Amino acid sequence: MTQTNDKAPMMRMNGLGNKILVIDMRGRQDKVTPQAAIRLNAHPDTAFDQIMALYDPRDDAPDGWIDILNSDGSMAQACGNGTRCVVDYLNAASGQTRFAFRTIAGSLLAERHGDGLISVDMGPPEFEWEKIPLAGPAADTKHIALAEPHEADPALQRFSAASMGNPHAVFFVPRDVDSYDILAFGPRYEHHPMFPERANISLAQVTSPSSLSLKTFERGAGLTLACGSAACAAAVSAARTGRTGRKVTVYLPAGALEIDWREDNDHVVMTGPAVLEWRGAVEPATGEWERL
Ligand SMILES: N[C@@H](CCC[C@H](N)C(=O)O)C(=O)O
Repeated sequence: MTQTNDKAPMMRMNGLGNKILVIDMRGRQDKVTPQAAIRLNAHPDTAFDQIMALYDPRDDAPDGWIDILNSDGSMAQACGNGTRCVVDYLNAASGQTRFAFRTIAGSLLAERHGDGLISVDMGPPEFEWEKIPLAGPAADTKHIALAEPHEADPALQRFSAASMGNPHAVFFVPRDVDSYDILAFGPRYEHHPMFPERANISLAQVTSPSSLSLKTFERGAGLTLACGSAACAAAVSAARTGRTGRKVTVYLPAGALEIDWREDNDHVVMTGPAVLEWRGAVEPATGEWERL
């Protein structure tokens, strides 16, 4: 199949189970539209959790500006698993190992290591209620009682809130995360009035002072197999509530992410894999696509 001139390269990638489409928009004037995202998500071969649309480098983004689109067409401020996919794509083309990108939430530094794993510096977490954001003041965002909880289980009535550029609510649960029906309450919690910009809803079970398992109902994407920024939010929430140290392994259905909340600069560094599944091309306005 031949790529037509108006289509942009599109890579189907896998960020530890997070379904990612990297669309290379460098050298173009147009944008990936929400309509294109919704059309791509409607087809089983291109259904995705996030699109990472890579635009031209600028002074403050030497390796490119990244727009992140959720599968419902909304924009996200951060996507850790998708950022690793962009790094893997660029590294395969040029051999470059260190990258500096920018998103609507700020700069993102990343590095591909010799073993193929990729680290992304997700920046410092934010815990102030206005910055997460929550709808109203919360004196202590470590422990927040959910107003009008949708579940009777006390573990599903209290959460820790954090922003990793995007909003997260982490519910620490005493049992295996798979023993909870997150699909039953995740959509309602995502849209709860306490979260004016909606929120990514995670269940976290602490399994040791240096490990936890995680399940996330993502804002704008629903239940996913992995969410890198949620892994960071869960790790910092576990550390600041005294449940773990600042370095943890976060276990997800498709593997593990290493999270290091650094003492020296307060940044959260996430390390994990990224895999290319296939290459294609897409027309960014309409979402018309082909596999190459
Ligand atoms: N899967 C991503 C997070 C994507 C963004 C999220 N759904 C949002 O809208 O905030 C990750 O790996 O971080």
